[in-house]
Amino acid sequence: MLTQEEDLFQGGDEEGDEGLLNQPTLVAKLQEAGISKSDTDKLVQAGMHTVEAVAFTPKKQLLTIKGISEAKADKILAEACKLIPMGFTTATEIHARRAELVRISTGSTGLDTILGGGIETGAITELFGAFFRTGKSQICHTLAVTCQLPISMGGGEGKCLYIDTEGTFRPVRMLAVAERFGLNGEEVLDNIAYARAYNVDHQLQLLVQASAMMAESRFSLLIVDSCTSLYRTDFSGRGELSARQMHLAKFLRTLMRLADEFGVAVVVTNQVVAQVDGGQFAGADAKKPIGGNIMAHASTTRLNLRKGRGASRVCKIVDSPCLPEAEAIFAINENGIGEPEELKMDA
Ligand SMILES: Nc1ncnc2c1ncn2[C@@H]1O[C@H](COP(=O)(O)OP(=O)(O)OP(=O)(O)O)[C@@H](O)[C@H]1O
Repeated sequence: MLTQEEDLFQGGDEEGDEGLLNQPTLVAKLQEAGISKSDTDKLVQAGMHTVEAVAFTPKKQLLTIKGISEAKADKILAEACKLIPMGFTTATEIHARRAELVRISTGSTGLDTILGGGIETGAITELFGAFFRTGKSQICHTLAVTCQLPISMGGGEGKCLYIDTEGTFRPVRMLAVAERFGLNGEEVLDNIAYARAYNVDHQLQLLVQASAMMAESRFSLLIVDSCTSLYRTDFSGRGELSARQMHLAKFLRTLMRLADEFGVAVVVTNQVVAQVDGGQFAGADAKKPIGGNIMAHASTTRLNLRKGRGASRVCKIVDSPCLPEAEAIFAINENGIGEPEELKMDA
């Protein structure tokens, strides 16, 4: 059995993989640059736990914090920007960084292959399907375990944060996946922070807590299953469409920020609904994922899931900045996402 070091997720001191893991800088670091403790405390209270968070924040937002004057905001931003590189760099540098990007295995070789190795860290991946039971939640359950594996085994060497809006979280499924990978089931469950979200404001508020937790120890994955279901229930009709989209945009912006700040992979699930106007034109796609353009733009990679032959499922990449529109067949097995029987027999 693989033993996990107690402090595996506590920092980036381990040699070798240091460059691969994105280690955020805690906001207290700004004190070394002459920012007072009382001011860094104010930043933390405002939800900014890392220097990255401060550097990414527009000045006008800093000015909304009680006790932060214009002069202080300028100094804080100037010092934060000295610590966090935010200017131009070369394509060579970006190319080298992307070659080292950590990807988290889905448990299925076929799926990992079309994804270029697995779910990308530092980005948002959306799983959606037009039918029920296509495996969205099951993929999330498997990833919550594989993200804890060492990088050399297709993991992200970090904990998982799981936000559940539909009450479908089942730790027993994770125990089965842990056993498959030779991990200690109890430790695996201890490394999954779970919260049930009850409304859209609560769902957004949980991300503030998530940010504080990610500043404390190393997380490699954040799951929101489902990202949009509460938006369907908390907003109704066309009259509320604009308010719904604005709230969803804020939620997705915060997710993107966490992905950038902490280098975590963000996985969100989504449903597909009939479009009100979808059937009007011949050939129009009458069913679309919820969230419209806002969801489409926020997700770096979009994966469409459907049922295949027998118990198998098919995943199609429908939108990605650099992956082709490929398809892979996978199965939902007792021990998580894996290969379908027919493919195992062919091998
Ligand atoms: N222990 C298990 N072994 C094998 N298959 C399982 C197991 N548990 C659940 N499944 C299968 O997983 C499927 C459900 O997948 P999942 O819950 O991920 O779907 P979903 O896409 O999230 O669905 P929905 O949109 O309805 O929420 C079911 O077909 C079920 O048979």
